[in-house]
Amino acid sequence: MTETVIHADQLTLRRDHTDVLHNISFDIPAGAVVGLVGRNGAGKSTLLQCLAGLVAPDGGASALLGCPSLDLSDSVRERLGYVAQTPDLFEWMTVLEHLQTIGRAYPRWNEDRCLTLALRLDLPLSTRVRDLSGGDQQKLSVVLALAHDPDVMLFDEPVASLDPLTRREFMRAIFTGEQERERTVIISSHILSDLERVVSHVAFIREGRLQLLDSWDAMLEHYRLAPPACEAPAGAVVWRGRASALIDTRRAPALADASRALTLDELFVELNA
Ligand SMILES: Nc1ncnc2c1ncn2[C@@H]1O[C@H](COP(=O)(O)OP(=O)(O)OP(=O)(O)O)[C@@H](O)[C@H]1O
Repeated sequence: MTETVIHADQLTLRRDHTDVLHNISFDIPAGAVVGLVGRNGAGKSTLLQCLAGLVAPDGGASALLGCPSLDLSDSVRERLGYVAQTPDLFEWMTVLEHLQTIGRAYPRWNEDRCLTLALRLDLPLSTRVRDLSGGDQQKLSVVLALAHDPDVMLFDEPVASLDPLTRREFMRAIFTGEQERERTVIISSHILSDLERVVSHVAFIREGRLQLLDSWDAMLEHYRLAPPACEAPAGAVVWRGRASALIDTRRAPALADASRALTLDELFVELNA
């Protein structure tokens, strides 16, 4: 049986009388790379913060590597890489000083890997952090999260402020390590094309609710848009929009031919219509 590495059980979080997260449950197996997709304000950052143990939910619980998120052991922390949407960095240090300072806190820190990554992403090592561009600060936070070779990675829109060439290099840097470790990753993004070729699964979130979590291949092969007049069996409807229903044809094989296949972009639009 595949080990569950990231577990969420009915995670619920309320702010200002509104559910920012609503009953979110899933099990992410070892080695899965999950793209977490949703519109602005859907709850992606909050979900990742709950999983990393940085925010306490109002209901439910989560765990990383079998350890409760709110009580992560040192050994699990050492195996976790988290990149926040807004990096929290030591602005007065140079990039190199910053890397060395954080490196001293991690037994598994790999100096060579760290410097190789920094050079690969064109990070200026002798520049003070406060003088870096927003994109370079984001790159630094990514190198900081990767240099101890984590087994679990939670990345909150790590490529949002990177230019397209750097985004591609960054994705390669994350997903093609020199050692083939089995990493379990959740990476949030608005940009589906950034996730293409690197994720094994996609999770769609809307208004704090998990709409769909399945493998990339299943998304493309099995999720179809049912025609308006079509009577889909209730168990096959995964999302009902204003004018259409999204169905899982594994639960309604008879509709496989009558319904239309969707690209991931179309799926995103349907789920957010
Ligand atoms: N501390 C807070 N107090 C009140 N509302 C909050 C708080 N934190 C988050 N929210 C609200 O929760 C919702 C989800 O926010 P979150 O940052 O998790 O979304 P997101 O999907 O990461 O968005 P984006 O793509 O814009 O980064 C938003 O409506 C936000 O305004």
